[in-house]
Amino acid sequence: MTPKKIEIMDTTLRDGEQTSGVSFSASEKLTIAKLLLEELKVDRIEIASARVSEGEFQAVLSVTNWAKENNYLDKVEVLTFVDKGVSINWMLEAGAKVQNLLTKGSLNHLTYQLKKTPNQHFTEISETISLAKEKGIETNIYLEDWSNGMRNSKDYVFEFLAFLETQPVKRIMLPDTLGVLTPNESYEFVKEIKDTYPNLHFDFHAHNDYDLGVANVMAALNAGADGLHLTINGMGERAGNAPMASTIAVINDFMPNIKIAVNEKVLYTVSKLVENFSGIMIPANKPIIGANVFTQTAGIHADGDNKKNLYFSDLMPERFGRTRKYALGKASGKANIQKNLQELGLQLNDEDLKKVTQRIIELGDKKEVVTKEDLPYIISDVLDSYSYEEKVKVNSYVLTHAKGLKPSTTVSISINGETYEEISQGDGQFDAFMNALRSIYITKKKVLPDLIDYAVRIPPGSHSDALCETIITWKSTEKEFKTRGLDSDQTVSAIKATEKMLNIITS
Ligand SMILES: CC(=O)SCCNC(=O)CCNC(=O)[C@H](O)C(C)(C)COP(=O)(O)OP(=O)(O)OC[C@H]1O[C@@H](n2cnc3c(N)ncnc32)[C@H](O)[C@@H]1OP(=O)(O)O
Repeated sequence: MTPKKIEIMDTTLRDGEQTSGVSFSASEKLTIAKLLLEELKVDRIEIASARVSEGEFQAVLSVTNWAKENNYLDKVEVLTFVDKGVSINWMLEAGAKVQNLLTKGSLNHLTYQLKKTPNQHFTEISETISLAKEKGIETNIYLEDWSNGMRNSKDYVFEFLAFLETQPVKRIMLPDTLGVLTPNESYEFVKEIKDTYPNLHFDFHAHNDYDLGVANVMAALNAGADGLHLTINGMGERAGNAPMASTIAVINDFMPNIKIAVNEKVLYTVSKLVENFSGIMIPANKPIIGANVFTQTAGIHADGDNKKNLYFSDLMPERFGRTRKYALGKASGKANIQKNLQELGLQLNDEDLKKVTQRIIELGDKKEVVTKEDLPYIISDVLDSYSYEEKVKVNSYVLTHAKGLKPSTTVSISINGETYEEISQGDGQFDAFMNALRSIYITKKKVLPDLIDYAVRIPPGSHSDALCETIITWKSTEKEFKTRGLDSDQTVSAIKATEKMLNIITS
């Protein structure tokens, strides 16, 4: 059977913008509109509700100006109201050519919100459609609250459809306005309508109030829906709409009878752009586009992938312009680390690999986030620590830093098994720590080497919670040498580097 081509209408810029707290600027709307039509290749976009504001008018104007020059005008839609042509004039002035006329799809909404009878409503709709036609505007019709209409006033819905069949309407849009449908109902309702009007075009518009958006979309497609309304990142009023990314993956992987034009490869790019412009962060576990969804954490999974990609599925990250990652933390085994080493082009022998694995597990236990970029630092720190015998140990210390007071420290260290304690002050916390050590070593008639360089760096791309490497260059009468320390706290990493220096100079 030849697959059926269905239309994907993106409504991020209209329904998606109804996410509480979101307002796109004109230039943001234009940037998103271009990406949706040119790169993601959705069939149509809905970019605004008419009459909203001057800013919205300017945003529509900027999109329609661009769309006109690039032959996309028939793909750019504006939601309008049954308001004696006020919305039509608004969208005409803003250069739009397709109206999505919002009408009442349930008797409840018609009776209690518009306070009209069906005949009054149909007459006004007919007048609005005629006016639009006169002005060269194409009409699609939303049957708002259609899902409840099918449950509670089915006769009204079918009376409405019989009326619409006589009208110059291109598409009829069936919204589950409150996201209350189950997949079974979505299938039954769409099937009943499509069986009655096989030649009319029906879009299905899902909301995600029960997290059933994608499931309902699948059911509606199986029942014969001709188009879908989706939003990037599932944005939209309340719990949002059916999300673009997972819906597209579901169609491509599970519905061979359905054909779509959307380009999976740019889904992630578009999602990140919308995240950025909207300020609504994508949850880390959001399918396809979340930060963690292609990251294997468990050592056993990494091991299986090392042996035969046993934990792969059809949902390959490369399809969406992403890559698989192997997390480093307390659930890591050698396999996770090997996967990350491979990416960095590094190799370790079995013994060193075990030591590095152990250190990463320890860091994970301390809730520290370890990234691939941290690995070279951890490796050099771990392997460095094993190159000398531990004769000096920093047992404990208190460092104080208070505004207006000199930093001070209390330090306890063991040298060859004997414990020493000292209190000291300094120009900074580390200086106070070093002064305490100097006092301890004076009692042993030993002078500590001079600190001649102190360098701090964090792995590339890290943030303030990153591991921090401190490399200190020391100079004694006999030699100049470097030691390094690694920790998420800068002073602690310097103290670790100092502890190594003490071990090197202590015989
Ligand atoms: C499918 C959906 O998500 S629906 C969302 C549609 N988009 C929006 O609502 C966002 C943009 N809306 C707005 O900017 C404003 O609500 C406006 C400009 C449309 C109207 O603003 P106001 O005149 O201040 O009215 P208000 O918002 O208080 O109430 C809505 C009015 O629209 C009427 N209305 C509701 N549905 C429709 C409809 N399909 N067609 C025409 N009027 C409608 C209501 O009956 C009410 O009219 P009333 O004040 O005479 O009782």
